[in-house]
Amino acid sequence: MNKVASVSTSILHETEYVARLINYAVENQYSVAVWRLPNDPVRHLIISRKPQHLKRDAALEELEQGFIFAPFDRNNDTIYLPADYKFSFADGALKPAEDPVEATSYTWFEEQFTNTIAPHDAVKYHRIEQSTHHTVIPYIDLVKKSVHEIEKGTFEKVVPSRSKVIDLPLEFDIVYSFQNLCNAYPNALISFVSSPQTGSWLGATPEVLVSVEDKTIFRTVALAGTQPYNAGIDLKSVAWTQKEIEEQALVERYVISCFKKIRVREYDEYGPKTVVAGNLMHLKSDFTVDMKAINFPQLGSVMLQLLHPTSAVCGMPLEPALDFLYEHEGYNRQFYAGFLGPVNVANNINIFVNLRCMQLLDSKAILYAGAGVTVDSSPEKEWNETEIKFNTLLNVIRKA
Ligand SMILES: C=C(O[C@@H]1C=C(C(=O)O)C=C[C@H]1O)C(=O)O
Repeated sequence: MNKVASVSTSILHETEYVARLINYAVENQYSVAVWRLPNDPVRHLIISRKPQHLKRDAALEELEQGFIFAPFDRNNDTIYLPADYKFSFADGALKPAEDPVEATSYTWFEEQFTNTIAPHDAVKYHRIEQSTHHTVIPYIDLVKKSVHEIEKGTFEKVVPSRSKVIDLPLEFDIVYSFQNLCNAYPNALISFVSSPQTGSWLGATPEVLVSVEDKTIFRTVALAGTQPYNAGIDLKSVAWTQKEIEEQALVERYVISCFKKIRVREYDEYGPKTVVAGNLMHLKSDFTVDMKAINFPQLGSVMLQLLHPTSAVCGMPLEPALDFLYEHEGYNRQFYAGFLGPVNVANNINIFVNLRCMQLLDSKAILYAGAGVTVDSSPEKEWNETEIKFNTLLNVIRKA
């Protein structure tokens, strides 16, 4: 470890670093991403001076380490934040530098913030102009319309969503909210992304879209079906309705159809199993592929392009469901149900679907949630499902 890093490690708490770094990024019109992977004690922060736009077919495997943030709409570019500065934290303190970018970042921090004792300013974040008045049709009507289209045979499943505007609590603080989300949801990706182009987004998503471990193991999941989770429930005894089983099976079929398009047959499938995602439970199947065994080094990028948007957030078949959502949902999902995550950090790619997220505005925030609709859907139940999905963040933010 270099000399200067060890001085501040003994002085500053993680939250003090993170607060100063976010403020530095926002004041300089730079972008910042902070994240914590599921079941990992380490928190990471990167600052990016110049975000780049990636085309849909970009080879993620070839990028320098950074963070990607993509909107729901596939026609809009993915934003890539290369890591100009990078910090990692564990147990409330800065970790010893693990790569050259971290080593130079730690030295830079000491030079930049010589007065390490002074308390940090209130934490700022990038805000983009955003109307909070979404003129949408009532969600219950949207679900009824969805069921009607399914009955007509337009598609088998669709995932209509809605937004909810809340007043942020007066004492809202992004750094503490992030920490609280990490504590509350150990098996979610907790993320905060703030850039002049995208505004600021905070989330706790349970859904892996594409992960590639050590350029060798590819993973994705089929996640769907939702029930509230109460601590102490025995997961083995949880019962699912026919509707939920079918809804998840459709996502599984969708994932398999993507493998088929590229003639990959050598995938392992495990599940579906009941999993806990914060205040909720879902049905999940895991898919893995040994990329070395099939000699497919770019499987991650290729599958990302094929999978997004999956039928967990859009519908099946994809095109008519997407057309329906664009025509009837009545608002722009922006980065909700897009994807996000670190690329090539410690040799891994970890991309998640951007669910259970909110966009931060001045003193307000916009929450987003959707629910999978099949022919057996009850509109009131789907509305209720979106309410409990909002609660994943609300339960933590309101306590903050
Ligand atoms: C669409 C969302 O979640 C997705 C839809 C689910 C469902 O329909 O049961 C469950 C998990 C997610 O794949 C959301 O959280 O907004």
